Amino acid sequence: MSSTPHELFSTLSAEAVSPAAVNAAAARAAELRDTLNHHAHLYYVLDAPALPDAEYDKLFQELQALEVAHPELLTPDSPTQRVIGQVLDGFVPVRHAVPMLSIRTETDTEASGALSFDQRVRKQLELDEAAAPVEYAAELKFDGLAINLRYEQGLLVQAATRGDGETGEDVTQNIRTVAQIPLRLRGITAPVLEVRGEVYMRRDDFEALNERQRAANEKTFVNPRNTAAGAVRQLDPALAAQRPLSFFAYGLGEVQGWALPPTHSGLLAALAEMGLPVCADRAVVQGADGLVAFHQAIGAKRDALPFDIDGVVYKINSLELQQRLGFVSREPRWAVAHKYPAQEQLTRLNDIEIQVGRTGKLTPVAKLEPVFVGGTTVSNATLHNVFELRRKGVRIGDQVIVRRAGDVIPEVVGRLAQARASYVPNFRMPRACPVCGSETLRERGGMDYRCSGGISCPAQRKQALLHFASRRAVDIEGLGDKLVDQLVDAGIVLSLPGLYKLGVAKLAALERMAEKSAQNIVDALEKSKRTTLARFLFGLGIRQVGETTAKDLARHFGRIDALMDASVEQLLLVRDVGPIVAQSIHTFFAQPHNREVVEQLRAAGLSWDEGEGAAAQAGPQPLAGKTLVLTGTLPTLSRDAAKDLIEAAGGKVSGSVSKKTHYVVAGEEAGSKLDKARELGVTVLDEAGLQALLQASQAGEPTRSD
Ligand SMILES: NC(=O)c1ccc[n+]([C@@H]2O[C@H](COP(=O)([O-])OP(=O)(O)OC[C@H]3O[C@@H](n4cnc5c(N)ncnc54)[C@H](O)[C@@H]3O)[C@@H](O)[C@H]2O)c1
Ligand SMILES: [Zn+2]
Repeated sequence: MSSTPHELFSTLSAEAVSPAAVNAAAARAAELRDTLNHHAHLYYVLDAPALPDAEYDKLFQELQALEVAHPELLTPDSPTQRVIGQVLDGFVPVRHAVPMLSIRTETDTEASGALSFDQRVRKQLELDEAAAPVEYAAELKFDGLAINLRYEQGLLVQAATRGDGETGEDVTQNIRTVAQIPLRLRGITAPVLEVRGEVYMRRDDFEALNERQRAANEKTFVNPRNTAAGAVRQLDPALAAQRPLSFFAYGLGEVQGWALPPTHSGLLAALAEMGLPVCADRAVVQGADGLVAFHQAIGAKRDALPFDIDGVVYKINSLELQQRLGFVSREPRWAVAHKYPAQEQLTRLNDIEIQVGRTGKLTPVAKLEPVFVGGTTVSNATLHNVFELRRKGVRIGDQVIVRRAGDVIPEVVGRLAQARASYVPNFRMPRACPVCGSETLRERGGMDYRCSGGISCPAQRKQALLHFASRRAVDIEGLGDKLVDQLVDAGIVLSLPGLYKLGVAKLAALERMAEKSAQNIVDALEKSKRTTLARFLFGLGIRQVGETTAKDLARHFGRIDALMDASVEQLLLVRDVGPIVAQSIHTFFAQPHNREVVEQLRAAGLSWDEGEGAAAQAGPQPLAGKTLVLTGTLPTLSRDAAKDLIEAAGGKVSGSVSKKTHYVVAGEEAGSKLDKARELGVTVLDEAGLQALLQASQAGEPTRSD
């Protein structure tokens, strides 16, 4: 059978390449290059990405795959071939003595990412099966911004961004505000030592920054990476200084007059010696197995890290071998980044529901098309408050970006900028609580709406019970939302003490509750009775009192009665308790029904060890808020001893007398301070008078007030 050339061509093309397919590939490659360049500009130059990284990476890999299949489509300006970035107007360009490159990424989050890197390395080093495993330095891939720090004679003379890898931006002024970056290296006088590392923002610093933004009804930041990058590339160093930034060193640029250690791990140790922050989560491992183990170990603790990472980095440990392998276009051959599941993903916002919290706060919650993000499947995410929701312009039906990093609850950080098919109205807060129908109110100037129903609102009651029963409070095992729903809906439990009236019979009468499970709950209730004061206080759900504050309160007061009777002033003496927290605690215990709850719980058998708290041990601190001035020589007490006693009683010792001075304690040869005190009519005491004041305080008597 003969075939025409045309037929031959088309049969072949089924396997190989038809002109149409080549054209389609070329068009797609061009489209991808455009899209990637656009998003890279938003990301690297403007620090304002419009796509989650995972989406960008997908497109990037699609282009890479096309270029591998059709090498003729590869252009030198393809984003796969160069480091993207450029110098922003307003910054002085800095030419890097040694280019700042990218790192090849293994997106396969399974072990195979490590295996294929090791295989490549062994092939490039021409190692056969029998050869010993390659030694690697494994470290974290910090999600921040690469910085080159140039030290001359040990002094920081310049800091620059990566830019396009060849030329970056001079950001020395901003970098000088990063407290962790030493302005002078310890023990280094080399003419030139360029240190490379990542400037990043810790998660807690980022959350606190956003809390402040939210409280001020200002725009919140999307993620720590972009916030850090934006702060470093901020033209006003004063603004940059307000953003708390951190730093980790991980490599070198140009070096003159300093002998390199033989290994990367040795280099990191040397950098740490110089006073540079180097992350402790690093290891030297042997071969692919070592890499896999490191990847898994870090993956398991990723959520608990105080900062975002998007993967780990493997580097050949020997610097000599690194040199032998060298570079390809935009990346070294001796290093690879092995990623973890992305912490930001795109999904659809299906609906917005209102959740009523323990304190009645109404939170808009995003109901999402389930999406795998930060290592778990997420279908709910917080939208914080209606003002923030409006500012982000998020509406039902939108493609939204969901972020889940660490233990922070997943949140919707923004929407994908794209036209809506049809008009969708803005979300409004309901006028009535969706659970109890009570009116919803917003505190003046506040961002939050609250249900005004108080504990008559079943939602608040349920949350209060769940909170009390939670693991970090009194820990009632098995008392979960389903059971609490049943108990509250059936009107069986109306308040915390009501829990302890539950018996097996009552519980077993509930739907889907076997006798055995009922007994387990009763046992758990019994067990929860023996608790600690801190857990009990935390469990009460006093507004503003988290676990840490509860512990501080327990330590300070020792006994619950002392706490319940404490004045705002006394509460203010507790470590880290400010006016808002103190007021909230005081208001809580000023309400008879809250005291009643405490009494009933005690009557039900809840108990904990009580002791004299730090406050009692140090005296009841009745000199709180009092300013004293010491002058002259006291008969028995040294100046320091007197000061210690006064401070232990909560007083303050000042160096000069003013109208604000409460007492002047005068001894022999008292000078002008005594005259001044008389002039101003300030009470003057001798040592005996001071002792009496301190003693009176210890007996718990109120001090004279002036
Ligand atoms: N969302 C978007 O629109 C968008 C656009 C462009 C790029 N991106 C993201 O940017 C990333 C690609 O960036 P890239 O190619 O510039 O580089 P990269 O971030 O993948 O890798 C190189 C960088 O890693 C950093 N790094 C962190 N820890 C390190 C360590 N221990 N050792 C060495 N380097 C370390 C350095 O800053 C270095 O510049 C991808 O995650 C991509 O998703 C996103
Ligand atoms: Zn309500």
